[in-house]
Amino acid sequence: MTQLWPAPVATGAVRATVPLPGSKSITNRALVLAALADGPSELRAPLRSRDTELMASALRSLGATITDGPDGSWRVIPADLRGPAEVDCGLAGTVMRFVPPVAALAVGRISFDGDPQARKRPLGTVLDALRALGADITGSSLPFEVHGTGALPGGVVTIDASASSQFVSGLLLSAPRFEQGVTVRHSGPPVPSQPHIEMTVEMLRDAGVTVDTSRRHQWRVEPGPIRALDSDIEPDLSNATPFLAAAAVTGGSVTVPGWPSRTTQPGDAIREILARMGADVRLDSDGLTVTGPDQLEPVEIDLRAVGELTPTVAALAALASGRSRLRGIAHLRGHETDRLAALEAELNGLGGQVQQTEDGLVIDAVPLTGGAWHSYADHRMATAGAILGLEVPGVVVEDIATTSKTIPDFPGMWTAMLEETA
Ligand SMILES: O=C(O)C1=C[C@@H](OP(=O)(O)O)[C@@H](O)[C@H](O)C1
Ligand SMILES: C=C(OP(=O)(O)O)C(=O)O
Repeated sequence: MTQLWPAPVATGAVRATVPLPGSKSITNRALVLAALADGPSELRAPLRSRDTELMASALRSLGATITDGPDGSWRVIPADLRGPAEVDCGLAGTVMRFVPPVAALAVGRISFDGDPQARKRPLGTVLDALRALGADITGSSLPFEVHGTGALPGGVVTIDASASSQFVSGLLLSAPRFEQGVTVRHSGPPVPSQPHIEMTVEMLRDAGVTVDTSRRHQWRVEPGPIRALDSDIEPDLSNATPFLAAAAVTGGSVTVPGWPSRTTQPGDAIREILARMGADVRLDSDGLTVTGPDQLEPVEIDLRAVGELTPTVAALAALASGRSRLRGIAHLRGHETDRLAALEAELNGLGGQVQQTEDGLVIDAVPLTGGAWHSYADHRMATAGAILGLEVPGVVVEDIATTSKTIPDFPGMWTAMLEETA
């Protein structure tokens, strides 16, 4: 039975320091690069959650050895890639888009499947691109099969990556191991989540790979060795946003230690968003501290580059004053669930006034009432419900456990934050 979680109400201003586990996006890139590298890698402070455990299992099933090191670190020893193997993608975009190119480098038959909702997520572009680069793949969405021969010619491919930046990232991450590397050209409406592509490029370069990004809408990865990694994974800044939001909506103060002064994580954009909504935002040696105002202001903002922050921003907007407009996020219809429809339905279910537009949401902040908040198997829908519940008595979040996709113990962390306040 799905767990019903009465979201705790804040009895006053939330005041806490909240350390966050590692970044999902960095951890899963690091695992892929380490599995393809020229020697054993050490990943310290990786995220250990459903998405990253699925990535580790997928790479293990293809031959890599991934073992526990001290303090939750991971040691990765690459090996010749081979099937047969069965890859469970769960609902992880990074697994379903980053692992097929790795599988195309293996010998044997590798079958992929995932959660029911994962079968609806856009994927055909990656599989078509891999076919164009020489791979033998049957299917165009989950479930599908890769028939690997142990090598991939690679070369030039043009794709429409407007549905997901992960199409580009997935091809680039394995490309040093393609015989001719890869040149990926994008043709179509704008690519979302640009910082995530910059993260991919930066991590490849850090591993000694040559990447040319000098032409607009084009990425060139030269073939060559991937240097083994010895990395400290940054905390997950997108997962930090519900905790920072707790300070913002209650007029409290929350510090996230270890906030990097420079990062490719899109979650860093929360600093500007919260400042625009009237919060005081300070980044110093203690970390990032957000102090909420008496009343949050509405915001008009293009979130295309940082779409995964939308559920948090929508919750903030619903608790602000006046009308907020969130745009540039049509691609969220292909995320864990159709996030625009889900946010519209759930906020309106609490008495809100929210309307979907072609590429976003218009949110009028009105008094909300308690009620059921459905998660749609979406970790960020669940955490958005928790934010609202701080200020709206009687919000009951269905399936809070779905947060384990990217946070091992969200309910425990949320309760600890509120207990520290008391
Ligand atoms: O590469 C990544 O790690 C991610 C890219 C983004 O995907 P989209 O470009 O599909 O939005 C983001 O939303 C997702 O949470 C993680
Ligand atoms: C879109 C997201 O995840 P995924 O990596 O599964 O695409 C997300 O975490 O908001």
